[in-house]
Amino acid sequence: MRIDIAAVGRLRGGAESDLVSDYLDRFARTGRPLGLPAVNIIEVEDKRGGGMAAEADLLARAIPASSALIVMDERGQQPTSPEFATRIAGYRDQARDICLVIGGADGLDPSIRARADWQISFGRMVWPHMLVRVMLAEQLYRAATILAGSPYHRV
Ligand SMILES: C[S@@+](CC[C@H](N)C(=O)[O-])C[C@H]1O[C@@H](n2cnc3c(N)ncnc32)[C@H](O)[C@@H]1O
Repeated sequence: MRIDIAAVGRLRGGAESDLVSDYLDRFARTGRPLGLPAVNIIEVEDKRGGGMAAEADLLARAIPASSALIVMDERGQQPTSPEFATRIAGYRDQARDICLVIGGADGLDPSIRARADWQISFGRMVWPHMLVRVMLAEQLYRAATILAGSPYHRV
């Protein structure tokens, strides 16, 4: 199994970058005994001002063809953390690769959203894409702790 986060924009250090690294390190440590691989981050950036269409083109080339496509979008489903964990475990059990996609400031092109196997929302409010990266890294770590039966997720 392979887990990628494909994101528009580059995190060049700073608070969000530190948090993403910390949660993904924790995910790697907790997930390893569960058969979950470390998360690979793929960043794409369009420097020519081509907007969502150009970003969609870059994302389409970066997303591994065989991966289940999980798109982060405020219009998506709102799973609980245990439901998210169960779904991640299901992909692992099917030996299915997954790619979680986060859009840029303008959002994700409809062509990417249309291809998604699952669209996940962190609520109907719009969050900055760098914070969504932090929140997604935390939810992956939380999912690993739920699957491991550790007390981090207390509800
Ligand atoms: C600043 S938002 C873009 C908002 C844009 N107006 C739109 O219509 O998508 C950047 C990215 O962060 C993610 N995002 C923002 N808010 C989100 C939420 N509530 N749930 C899930 N993902 C979110 C999405 O991947 C989005 O493409």
